[in-house]
Amino acid sequence: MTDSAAASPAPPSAKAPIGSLSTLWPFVRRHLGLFVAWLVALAASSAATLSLPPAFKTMIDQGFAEGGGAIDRAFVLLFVVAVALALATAARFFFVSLLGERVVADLRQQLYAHLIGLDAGFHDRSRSGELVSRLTADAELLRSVVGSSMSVALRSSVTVIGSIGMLFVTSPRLAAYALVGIPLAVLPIVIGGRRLQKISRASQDRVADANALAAETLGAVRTVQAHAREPYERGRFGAALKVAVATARKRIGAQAIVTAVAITLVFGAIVLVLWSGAHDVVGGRMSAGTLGQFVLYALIAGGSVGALAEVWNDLQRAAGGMGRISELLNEDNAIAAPAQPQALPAPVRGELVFEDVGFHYPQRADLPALEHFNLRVRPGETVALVGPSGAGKSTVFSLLLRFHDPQTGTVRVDGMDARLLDPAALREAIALVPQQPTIFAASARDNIRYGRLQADDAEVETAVRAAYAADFIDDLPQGLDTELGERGARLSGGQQQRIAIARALLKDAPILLLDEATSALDAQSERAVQQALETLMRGRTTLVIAHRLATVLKADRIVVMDRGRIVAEGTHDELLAQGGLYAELAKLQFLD
Ligand SMILES: Nc1ncnc2c1ncn2[C@@H]1O[C@H](COP(=O)(O)OP(=O)(O)OP(=O)(O)O)[C@@H](O)[C@H]1O
Repeated sequence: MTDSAAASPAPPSAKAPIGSLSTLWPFVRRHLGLFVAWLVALAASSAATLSLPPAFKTMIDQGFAEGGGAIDRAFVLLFVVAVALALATAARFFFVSLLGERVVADLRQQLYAHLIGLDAGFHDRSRSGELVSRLTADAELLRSVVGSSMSVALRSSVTVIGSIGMLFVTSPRLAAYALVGIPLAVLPIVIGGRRLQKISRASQDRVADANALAAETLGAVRTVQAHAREPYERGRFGAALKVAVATARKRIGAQAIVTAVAITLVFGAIVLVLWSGAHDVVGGRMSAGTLGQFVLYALIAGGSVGALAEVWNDLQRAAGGMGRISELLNEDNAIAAPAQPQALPAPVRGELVFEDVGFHYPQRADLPALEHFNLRVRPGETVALVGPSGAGKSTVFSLLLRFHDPQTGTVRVDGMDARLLDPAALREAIALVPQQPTIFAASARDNIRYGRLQADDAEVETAVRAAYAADFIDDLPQGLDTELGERGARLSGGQQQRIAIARALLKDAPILLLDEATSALDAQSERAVQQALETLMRGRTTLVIAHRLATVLKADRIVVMDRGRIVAEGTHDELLAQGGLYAELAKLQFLD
């Protein structure tokens, strides 16, 4: 295992040989028209390039010898070839650049679509900064490959092969000399390339590390500032960048050496050959034009080998990126819809049953989050879950939402095993109001409409009023159209909760999962949130992780959890009378 793999939570295990670029082909094939147009333009521009030297030879040998009209004709020919070359090159550039953009957009789209649907287990073990880096940095690398390097590689290969062929046509003896030089040049490129590939992957990993760090800390800027840890975080980011640059320096250095060696060898060989050719011309064994033509072909071949050396490295870097993107694309979704998902009854009644459920989180095999967990919630009933931190209350929600599947036992909704349902259909039947609601960087209206995208303005306004959010939303500068800023930075905790409640009201799902906020609200917000919640819970099956006495008192039943098990059940008074954990919790949490 390389040190790069050790540092990241999801080690990119497989090596990415240059062949992993072939996984790009399905994306290229979708734009076959562009691809073919590019190949045609490529053929035309290569042909034009290769026909320049003979035009040059004609100019020297015939033009200079015959003078006047012949010179004019030779120059007209040269100009026509140059114009053809220009047009073909422009067309080639156009088609292949557009192809690059389209392919990378498709790739990004597919990767994003895949990632956003992957199960909670995957997202628990990945850093979102790394995923974003796959979507941006690696995809960017591939854009440069498809949009230019791939083109340069193919064009250079064609011109190398074509010009070597023409070298033999021009002068077999000199060409044979040249052929000794070119493989000599290719060898170090291949050897250097192997090493480069390894270094390049490490270099990209280090960049991803720095990105992940920045994403995490910028995302938690309040926490950082509250601890006055800006200097510490600046230092950490600076150190991560330093490592990234040091790793990149290795790559750049290696690449520079490979390029220098390649060019020296190729042009060294050409100079030697020319020296021999010059003697042939002086000795009258070859015309000056033929030597000119040979020189041009040799320059074209040499230049193309140099270009190949450079893009070969780019291709290697991109292969590393594509390798990692492929790994992500091949990541299986642990929570997928069965081939023939069963449908929930319409309308959903909202009966929830946990049958002897046992569950541990993937990374915590030793620690059961739920054990022999049995719970039946009748349609329309409100059940409060209480228990100490880590008792498994949130886990109950995760299993209902099918973020995870239990290892033993069954979760049923309206009598149906949750595993037999399409997760999307199941989640449509559930509204979740989390402790810390997510507020997107969008308008208040769009944030609320996230609950049901088709809802019209009147429905949004009804939900806003029912969630007791109208007063503060009216006070915002543009009312419902006010941009809320990333993660709702411009709203108080109680206001964010009411936005989330309005969202859930709009969703109007038969089952409600409510994770009551623990953070203390001022009395006025508290009352508004409480009233909003009462509206929301009416007529729905509600499971609430309760932290407030008011909520517990209103519940039909209280379930006391500890270490993944249910330890007591009943009403507030019954449980208080029993003493035990509930009485303790009540004393600590509610009664003061
Ligand atoms: N994503 C996760 N990966 C691994 N372990 C987890 C994960 N989420 C929770 N756990 C563990 O599972 C157990 C139950 O956690 P859970 O979040 O369900 O408790 P809780 O009762 O909701 O606690 P709290 O009131 O503090 O939110 C805990 O021991 C916790 O450490």
